[in-house]
Amino acid sequence: MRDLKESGPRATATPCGCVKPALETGNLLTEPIGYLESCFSAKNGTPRQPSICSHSRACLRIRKSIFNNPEHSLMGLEQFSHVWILFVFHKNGHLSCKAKVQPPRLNGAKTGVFSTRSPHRPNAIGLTLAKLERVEGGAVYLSGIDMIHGTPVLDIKPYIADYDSPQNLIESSGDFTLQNNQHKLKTVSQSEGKTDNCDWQQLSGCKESQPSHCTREKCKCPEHRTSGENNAESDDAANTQQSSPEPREIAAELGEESGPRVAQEQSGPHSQEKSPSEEPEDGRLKRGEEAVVPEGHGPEMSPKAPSGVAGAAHCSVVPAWVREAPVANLEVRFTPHAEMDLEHLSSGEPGVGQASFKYFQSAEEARHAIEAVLSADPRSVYRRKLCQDRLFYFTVDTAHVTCWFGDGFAEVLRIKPASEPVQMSKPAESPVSLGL
Ligand SMILES: C[S@@+](CC[C@H](N)C(=O)[O-])C[C@H]1O[C@@H](n2cnc3c(N)ncnc32)[C@H](O)[C@@H]1O
Repeated sequence: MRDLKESGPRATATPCGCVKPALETGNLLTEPIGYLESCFSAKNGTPRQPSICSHSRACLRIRKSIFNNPEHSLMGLEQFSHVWILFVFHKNGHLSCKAKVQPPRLNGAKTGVFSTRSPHRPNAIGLTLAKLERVEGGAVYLSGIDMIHGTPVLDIKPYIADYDSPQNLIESSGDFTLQNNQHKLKTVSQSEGKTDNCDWQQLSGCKESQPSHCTREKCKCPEHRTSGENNAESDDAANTQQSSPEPREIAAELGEESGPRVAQEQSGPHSQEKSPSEEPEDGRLKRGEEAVVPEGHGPEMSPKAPSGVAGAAHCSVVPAWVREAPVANLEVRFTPHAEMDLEHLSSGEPGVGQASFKYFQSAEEARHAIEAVLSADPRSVYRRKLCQDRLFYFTVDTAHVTCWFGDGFAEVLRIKPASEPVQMSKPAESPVSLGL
């Protein structure tokens, strides 16, 4: 067998005459199928996972340079409720060569990059499961996204629970146990495939009914299991009856690496309002002391899945630090001033200098989106620990939000019209109002 490591990139000529590296070497020259128009203009304040903010919206127009008739490429896609979006973290600056990263949920501890959803990875490729709102000509309208405006998108694939969700691979009558791995795995054929509007719930919480081929007796909702639970698991029906966390609670904010970031920040007026006796570490960190993964201990401390089980078991397994992270959701408040700002912005009042929202359909939606973003605490670990009294800014849709964080809460102070319209990475492709 040829040594793959030694085979360098080879060039091949395509039918159109251009020379591209050979696919077989894995050196793929990518060409974005489109650039995302997103309600998030910058990394700051963009949710760490799509499930955090269901009201976040985006539009992707397939480029004519990819297909003469972009609408042809989207034929049939409207029959799916969710799609996988593969994209480039184009605002990373450079490709990352760090083997270990510090996901926010580990509160400063490190783990291997491939066990996280960090944007800082060797090939800077992101993967987001988005809700497909509609297809219109050569454009797809999405919600529940975590990508910024101008993100180059490489591919769209339909989400098919039967293929993409481990519990959907199980035949309910299968004679399986975790111990002997005798269970039968069976993918449902396409002819048996169905449009399942509960896919999102199945993925994120299993709050509703279990899929028919994932019986309560046999299968604990995968997202409710940790490797520790898996380790100790017997096929105990009682285990399947545990209470379900909210989808947002289990949104895995595994990504953003912590560290000093250049952020728009300044000392805030509220910094003086804090008690002088307050410890340098905020309540969040105190809570972290009680958490499953204590600070300073890597994920190596988490119980591990028995070897081979994660790959062969009927349900997916995640480490404890993902499910039981020392980072609690924050309460989100709006000052009366911020409430008024939001009202003005949504009404597009003269004098405010800006039309109302491009992506949100109402002030209520904008409010929910702001709440969702802040509730998940968008700060890096560094900011959480060392710059807690700094103001935090982010832009969502046409709203430029100023807030601050206290012990267990975030408070919105001002909401102003975003001063700069969101720029596309390619000047030729100007942002287009989504008309939602
Ligand atoms: C943690 S990543 C997760 C992305 C995707 N769901 C995944 O798992 O691959 C999401 C974060 O990436 C950052 N981000 C989004 N779009 C980006 C882009 N085009 N370039 C660089 N960073 C981006 C934002 O800060 C966002 O909070």
